[in-house]
Amino acid sequence: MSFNSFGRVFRFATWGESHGPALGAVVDGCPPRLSLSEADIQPFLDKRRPGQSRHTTQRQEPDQVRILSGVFEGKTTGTPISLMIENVDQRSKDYGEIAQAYRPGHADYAYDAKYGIRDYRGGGRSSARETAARVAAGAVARLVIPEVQIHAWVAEIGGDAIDPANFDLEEIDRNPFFCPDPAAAQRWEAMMDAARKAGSSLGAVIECAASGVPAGWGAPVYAKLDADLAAAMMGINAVKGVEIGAGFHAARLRGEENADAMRPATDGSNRPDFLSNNAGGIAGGISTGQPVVVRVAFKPTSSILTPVPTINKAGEATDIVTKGRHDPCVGIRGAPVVEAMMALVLADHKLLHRAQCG
Ligand SMILES: Cc1cc2nc3c(=O)[nH]c(=O)nc-3n(C[C@H](O)[C@H](O)[C@H](O)COP(=O)(O)O)c2cc1C
Ligand SMILES: C=C(O[C@@H]1CC(C(=O)O)=C[C@@H](OP(=O)(O)O)[C@H]1O)C(=O)O
Repeated sequence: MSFNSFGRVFRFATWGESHGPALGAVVDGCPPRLSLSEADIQPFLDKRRPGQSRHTTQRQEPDQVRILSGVFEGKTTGTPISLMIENVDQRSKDYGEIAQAYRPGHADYAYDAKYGIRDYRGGGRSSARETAARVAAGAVARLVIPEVQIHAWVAEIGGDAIDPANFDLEEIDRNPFFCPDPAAAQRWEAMMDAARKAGSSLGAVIECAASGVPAGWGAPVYAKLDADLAAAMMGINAVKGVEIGAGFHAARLRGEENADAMRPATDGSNRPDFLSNNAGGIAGGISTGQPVVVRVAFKPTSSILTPVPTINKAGEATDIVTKGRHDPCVGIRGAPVVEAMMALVLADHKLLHRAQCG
């Protein structure tokens, strides 16, 4: 595996910076003869695209994808699939203040400490603009796992959680928050407006469920499905926590409460009916056939208008006020990225399983 790639069989790497001419992904290991065109990818990019509501960054990027290789006459060829998205709204003059001083919470200081050179026009390589390329790669991954349905939604903003009693999956596409609870979406509107007005930002929790995953994907050590999912989700910008199934709550349960009790299937199959899903669909690193469920915590945006104490490149004390175009709650646009990472990991594990077990 290189510094810059992810996956074992279904692999992808991304390239490009937030303020360069373009960015993209190379997907390798995709099986041949799958139907693929830009139209299969674009709807997922349209969901993640910036500038679609006042609750996201105002940077206007059409995020139109082009397939440059790996497809012939509408079918994958089994060779590397190269995907490119042009940057059209860079406006680097917006970023004067971060050229000299480091934004606490963002990658600026650590990036400079590592490389000694930093593209300060926006976040450069550490900007979550890179997640557009992941979403494009994730759309290709979905073709490999047609039996799986993946949905992610915003479950919590600024500590205010959805009410499971109001959960309606169809609501997700009806509001700018990808929120399945219309009452919560209404509350969040006011919370987001207040945070933005105060020059501040809010964190969020995204939940993602993949149903249709058969029992058997994953491995008991190293290629554990839960370990790969955790790495995939932690690799998304601004993610500070990942839970599988009951997650941290499992530590508060007793053995008999946490165990997902089994009964013979009522549908006559030899698969069990599970009476709960605290495991989040994964036991011993291997899928159980239950929905794979992940919760992902996104921190609040670090680029804010509220002054924050920091240092400049010379090591002197200063305060930074970050102008430019920023997401007041990065978690909102994290939902399509979480879905993409789920698809990429599951596609990889399906192919790994097929390689070993047929
Ligand atoms: C979809 C998305 C959009 C983001 N937009 C912003 C943004 O506008 N401003 C910002 O400071 N951080 C934003 N972030 C978070 C930064 O990219 C992230 O904090 C930074 O790369 C440092 O990495 P870390 O938070 O994982 O340590 C965004 C993250 C995601 C997933
Ligand atoms: C452009 C996008 O989001 C960007 C993510 C981001 C960050 O720091 O992560 C900071 C802002 O842009 P810049 O890189 O210019 O500072 C956001 O606008 C996008 O997601 O397409």
